[in-house]
Amino acid sequence: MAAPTIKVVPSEVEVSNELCELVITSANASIKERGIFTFGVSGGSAAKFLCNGLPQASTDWSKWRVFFCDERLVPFSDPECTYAYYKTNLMSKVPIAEEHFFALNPDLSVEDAAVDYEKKLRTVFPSGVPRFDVLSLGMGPDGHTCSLFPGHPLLKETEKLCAPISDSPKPPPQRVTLTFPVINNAACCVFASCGAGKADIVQQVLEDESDEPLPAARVRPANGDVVWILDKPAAGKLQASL
Ligand SMILES: O=C1O[C@H](COP(=O)(O)O)[C@@H](O)[C@H](O)[C@H]1O
Repeated sequence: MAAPTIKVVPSEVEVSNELCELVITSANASIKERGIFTFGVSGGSAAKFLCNGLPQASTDWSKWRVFFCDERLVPFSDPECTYAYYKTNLMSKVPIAEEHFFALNPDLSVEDAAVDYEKKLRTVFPSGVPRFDVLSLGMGPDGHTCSLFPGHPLLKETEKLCAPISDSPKPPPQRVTLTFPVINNAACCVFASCGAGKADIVQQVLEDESDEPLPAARVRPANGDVVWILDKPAAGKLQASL
Protein backbone atom coordinates (compact mmCIF):
# COMPACT_ATOMS: atom_id res chain seq x y z
CA MET A 1 0.00 0.00 0.00
CA ALA A 2 1.63 3.22 -1.20
CA ALA A 3 1.85 6.29 1.05
CA PRO A 4 -0.38 9.20 -0.03
CA THR A 5 1.04 11.64 -2.54
CA ILE A 6 0.53 15.21 -1.31
CA LYS A 7 0.46 18.13 -3.77
CA VAL A 8 0.29 21.64 -2.37
CA VAL A 9 -0.63 24.44 -4.78
CA PRO A 10 -1.07 28.16 -4.12
CA SER A 11 -4.81 28.60 -4.54
CA GLU A 12 -8.24 27.05 -4.87
CA VAL A 13 -8.22 27.64 -8.63
CA GLU A 14 -5.06 25.57 -8.92
CA VAL A 15 -6.54 22.82 -6.74
CA SER A 16 -9.44 22.63 -9.16
CA ASN A 17 -7.07 22.65 -12.16
CA GLU A 18 -4.83 19.89 -10.69
CA LEU A 19 -7.83 17.74 -9.82
CA CYS A 20 -9.39 18.10 -13.26
CA GLU A 21 -6.07 17.43 -14.96
CA LEU A 22 -5.57 14.23 -12.96
CA VAL A 23 -9.09 13.04 -13.80
CA ILE A 24 -8.85 13.86 -17.52
CA THR A 25 -5.40 12.27 -17.88
CA SER A 26 -6.61 9.15 -16.14
CA ALA A 27 -9.84 9.10 -18.19
CA ASN A 28 -8.02 9.31 -21.50
CA ALA A 29 -5.50 6.63 -20.45
CA SER A 30 -8.27 4.26 -19.29
CA ILE A 31 -10.28 4.85 -22.47
CA LYS A 32 -7.19 4.13 -24.58
CA GLU A 33 -6.36 0.94 -22.64
CA ARG A 34 -9.81 -0.48 -21.94
CA GLY A 35 -12.36 1.60 -23.81
CA ILE A 36 -14.08 2.84 -20.63
CA PHE A 37 -13.48 5.23 -17.73
CA THR A 38 -15.17 4.51 -14.42
CA PHE A 39 -15.39 7.52 -12.16
CA GLY A 40 -16.89 8.26 -8.74
CA VAL A 41 -17.84 11.81 -7.80
CA SER A 42 -18.58 13.46 -4.48
CA GLY A 43 -20.65 16.44 -3.42
CA GLY A 44 -19.65 19.60 -1.57
CA SER A 45 -16.48 21.40 -2.59
CA ALA A 46 -15.20 18.51 -4.72
CA ALA A 47 -18.21 18.92 -7.01
CA LYS A 48 -17.40 22.59 -7.45
CA PHE A 49 -13.73 21.85 -8.24
CA LEU A 50 -14.68 19.25 -10.85
CA CYS A 51 -17.36 21.35 -12.51
CA ASN A 52 -14.93 24.26 -12.91
CA GLY A 53 -12.57 22.30 -15.17
CA LEU A 54 -14.22 19.18 -16.59
CA PRO A 55 -16.51 20.97 -19.05
CA GLN A 56 -13.37 22.02 -20.97
CA ALA A 57 -11.96 18.46 -21.16
CA SER A 58 -10.91 16.98 -24.43
CA THR A 59 -12.12 13.42 -23.98
CA ASP A 60 -14.56 10.85 -25.36
CA TRP A 61 -17.52 11.44 -23.04
CA SER A 62 -19.37 8.42 -24.43
CA LYS A 63 -16.85 6.21 -22.59
CA TRP A 64 -17.36 7.75 -19.14
CA ARG A 65 -19.44 5.93 -16.53
CA VAL A 66 -20.03 8.16 -13.53
CA PHE A 67 -21.32 7.07 -10.12
CA PHE A 68 -21.69 8.87 -6.83
CA CYS A 69 -19.23 8.15 -4.02
CA ASP A 70 -22.16 9.25 -1.90
CA GLU A 71 -25.43 11.01 -2.52
CA ARG A 72 -28.10 12.59 -0.35
CA LEU A 73 -31.58 11.05 -0.53
CA VAL A 74 -33.50 14.20 -1.44
CA PRO A 75 -35.66 15.12 -4.43
CA PHE A 76 -33.84 16.30 -7.55
CA SER A 77 -35.36 19.74 -6.93
CA ASP A 78 -33.69 20.04 -3.48
CA PRO A 79 -30.63 22.35 -3.33
CA GLU A 80 -28.83 19.57 -1.36
CA CYS A 81 -29.12 17.16 -4.33
CA THR A 82 -25.63 16.54 -5.68
CA TYR A 83 -26.98 15.02 -8.92
CA ALA A 84 -28.82 18.27 -9.65
CA TYR A 85 -25.58 20.19 -9.13
CA TYR A 86 -23.73 18.03 -11.67
CA LYS A 87 -26.68 18.17 -14.06
CA THR A 88 -26.58 21.97 -14.14
CA ASN A 89 -22.82 22.46 -13.96
CA LEU A 90 -21.41 19.52 -15.93
CA MET A 91 -23.93 17.32 -17.73
CA SER A 92 -25.59 20.27 -19.46
CA LYS A 93 -22.19 21.36 -20.81
CA VAL A 94 -20.69 18.11 -22.13
CA PRO A 95 -22.02 15.33 -24.35
CA ILE A 96 -22.42 12.70 -21.62
CA ALA A 97 -25.50 10.49 -21.90
CA GLU A 98 -27.88 10.77 -18.97
CA GLU A 99 -27.87 6.98 -18.57
CA HIS A 100 -24.09 7.04 -18.06
CA PHE A 101 -24.35 9.33 -15.02
CA PHE A 102 -25.95 7.09 -12.43
CA ALA A 103 -28.40 8.93 -10.17
CA LEU A 104 -29.85 7.70 -6.89
CA ASN A 105 -33.61 7.10 -7.02
CA PRO A 106 -35.02 9.60 -4.51
CA ASP A 107 -38.49 8.03 -4.62
CA LEU A 108 -37.33 4.90 -2.76
CA SER A 109 -36.71 4.36 0.93
CA VAL A 110 -33.05 4.82 1.81
CA GLU A 111 -32.58 1.03 2.20
CA ASP A 112 -34.17 0.32 -1.20
CA ALA A 113 -32.28 3.20 -2.82
CA ALA A 114 -28.97 1.61 -1.69
CA VAL A 115 -29.99 -1.81 -3.06
CA ASP A 116 -31.12 -0.18 -6.30
CA TYR A 117 -27.85 1.77 -6.57
CA GLU A 118 -25.84 -1.43 -6.05
CA LYS A 119 -27.77 -2.94 -9.00
CA LYS A 120 -26.78 0.10 -11.09
CA LEU A 121 -23.15 -0.48 -10.09
CA ARG A 122 -23.49 -4.10 -11.23
CA THR A 123 -24.46 -3.00 -14.74
CA VAL A 124 -20.90 -1.69 -15.14
CA PHE A 125 -19.07 -4.01 -12.69
CA PRO A 126 -20.90 -7.34 -13.11
CA SER A 127 -18.90 -9.30 -10.54
CA GLY A 128 -16.44 -8.99 -7.70
CA VAL A 129 -15.64 -5.78 -5.89
CA PRO A 130 -15.86 -2.84 -8.35
CA ARG A 131 -12.53 -1.32 -9.25
CA PHE A 132 -13.05 2.35 -10.13
CA ASP A 133 -10.41 4.10 -12.19
CA VAL A 134 -10.76 7.27 -10.09
CA LEU A 135 -12.79 8.26 -7.05
CA SER A 136 -12.90 12.01 -6.45
CA LEU A 137 -13.34 12.42 -2.71
CA GLY A 138 -14.01 15.28 -0.35
CA MET A 139 -13.39 15.48 3.37
CA GLY A 140 -15.57 17.26 5.90
CA PRO A 141 -14.16 19.19 8.88
CA ASP A 142 -14.82 16.13 11.10
CA GLY A 143 -12.73 13.85 8.84
CA HIS A 144 -15.67 12.18 7.11
CA THR A 145 -15.44 11.17 3.50
CA CYS A 146 -18.28 9.95 1.28
CA SER A 147 -21.04 9.54 3.90
CA LEU A 148 -18.73 7.60 6.22
CA PHE A 149 -18.61 9.48 9.51
CA PRO A 150 -16.24 9.12 12.51
CA GLY A 151 -17.32 6.38 14.91
CA HIS A 152 -20.22 5.24 12.68
CA PRO A 153 -20.84 1.46 12.37
CA LEU A 154 -20.71 1.81 8.55
CA LEU A 155 -16.93 2.15 8.82
CA LYS A 156 -16.91 -1.60 9.48
CA GLU A 157 -19.22 -2.60 6.60
CA THR A 158 -17.63 -5.43 4.63
CA GLU A 159 -20.48 -7.00 2.64
CA LYS A 160 -22.39 -4.21 0.93
CA LEU A 161 -20.96 -2.21 -1.98
CA CYS A 162 -23.40 0.65 -1.33
CA ALA A 163 -24.88 1.26 2.09
CA PRO A 164 -27.80 3.31 3.35
CA ILE A 165 -27.31 5.74 6.20
CA SER A 166 -30.30 7.37 7.90
CA ASP A 167 -28.52 9.07 10.83
CA SER A 168 -25.93 11.19 9.06
CA PRO A 169 -24.63 13.76 11.57
CA LYS A 170 -24.38 16.23 8.67
CA PRO A 171 -27.77 17.03 7.14
CA PRO A 172 -29.57 15.73 5.22
CA PRO A 173 -29.70 12.59 7.41
CA GLN A 174 -30.56 10.05 4.69
CA ARG A 175 -27.86 9.17 2.23
CA VAL A 176 -26.34 6.28 0.25
CA THR A 177 -22.58 5.78 0.27
CA LEU A 178 -19.95 3.55 -1.25
CA THR A 179 -18.33 1.41 1.42
CA PHE A 180 -14.65 0.90 2.23
CA PRO A 181 -14.32 -2.40 0.32
CA VAL A 182 -15.17 -0.48 -2.88
CA ILE A 183 -13.24 2.67 -2.01
CA ASN A 184 -10.11 0.73 -1.14
CA ASN A 185 -10.29 -1.30 -4.35
CA ALA A 186 -10.06 1.81 -6.56
CA ALA A 187 -7.05 2.40 -8.80
CA CYS A 188 -6.86 6.02 -7.59
CA CYS A 189 -8.57 7.98 -4.81
CA VAL A 190 -8.02 11.71 -5.02
CA PHE A 191 -8.92 14.18 -2.29
CA ALA A 192 -9.11 17.91 -2.92
CA SER A 193 -9.34 20.25 0.08
CA CYS A 194 -9.05 24.00 0.43
CA GLY A 195 -9.03 26.64 3.11
CA ALA A 196 -7.58 27.22 6.56
CA GLY A 197 -10.73 25.71 8.05
CA LYS A 198 -9.53 22.29 6.85
CA ALA A 199 -5.91 22.66 8.09
CA ASP A 200 -6.37 20.89 11.46
CA ILE A 201 -8.24 17.94 10.05
CA VAL A 202 -5.85 17.59 7.09
CA GLN A 203 -2.96 17.47 9.56
CA GLN A 204 -4.77 14.88 11.71
CA VAL A 205 -5.65 12.67 8.75
CA LEU A 206 -2.22 12.79 7.12
CA GLU A 207 0.09 12.88 10.15
CA ASP A 208 -1.69 11.33 13.14
CA GLU A 209 -1.16 7.64 13.62
CA SER A 210 -4.20 6.94 15.72
CA ASP A 211 -5.52 3.45 16.61
CA GLU A 212 -8.96 4.68 15.51
CA PRO A 213 -8.19 6.48 12.23
CA LEU A 214 -10.66 9.02 10.93
CA PRO A 215 -12.69 7.93 7.89
CA ALA A 216 -10.56 9.92 5.42
CA ALA A 217 -7.40 8.32 6.87
CA ARG A 218 -8.85 4.86 6.12
CA VAL A 219 -8.76 5.54 2.39
CA ARG A 220 -5.74 3.42 1.49
CA PRO A 221 -6.41 1.36 -1.66
CA ALA A 222 -4.63 -2.00 -1.42
CA ASN A 223 -3.56 -1.81 -5.05
CA GLY A 224 -3.94 1.84 -5.95
CA ASP A 225 -2.90 5.39 -5.23
CA VAL A 226 -4.11 8.08 -2.85
CA VAL A 227 -3.47 11.66 -3.91
CA TRP A 228 -4.19 14.75 -1.80
CA ILE A 229 -4.42 18.08 -3.62
CA LEU A 230 -4.36 20.95 -1.14
CA ASP A 231 -4.15 24.69 -1.30
CA LYS A 232 -1.59 26.39 0.97
CA PRO A 233 -4.05 27.26 3.77
CA ALA A 234 -5.36 23.66 3.97
CA ALA A 235 -1.78 22.35 4.07
CA GLY A 236 -0.72 25.00 6.59
CA LYS A 237 -0.36 22.66 9.57
CA LEU A 238 1.44 19.81 7.82
CA GLN A 239 5.00 19.31 9.06
CA ALA A 240 5.99 18.18 5.59
CA SER A 241 4.96 21.49 4.02
CA LEU A 242 6.96 23.66 6.43
O1 LIG B 1 -21.82 15.95 2.81
C1 LIG B 1 -20.82 15.79 2.14
O2 LIG B 1 -19.64 16.33 2.54
C2 LIG B 1 -18.38 15.89 2.05
C3 LIG B 1 -17.36 17.00 2.29
O3 LIG B 1 -17.80 18.20 1.70
P1 LIG B 1 -16.92 19.52 1.70
O4 LIG B 1 -17.82 20.58 1.09
O5 LIG B 1 -16.55 19.83 3.13
O6 LIG B 1 -15.73 19.25 0.85
C4 LIG B 1 -18.49 15.46 0.59
O7 LIG B 1 -17.28 14.88 0.16
C5 LIG B 1 -19.65 14.47 0.43
O8 LIG B 1 -19.75 14.01 -0.89
C6 LIG B 1 -20.92 15.17 0.81
O9 LIG B 1 -22.06 14.33 0.71
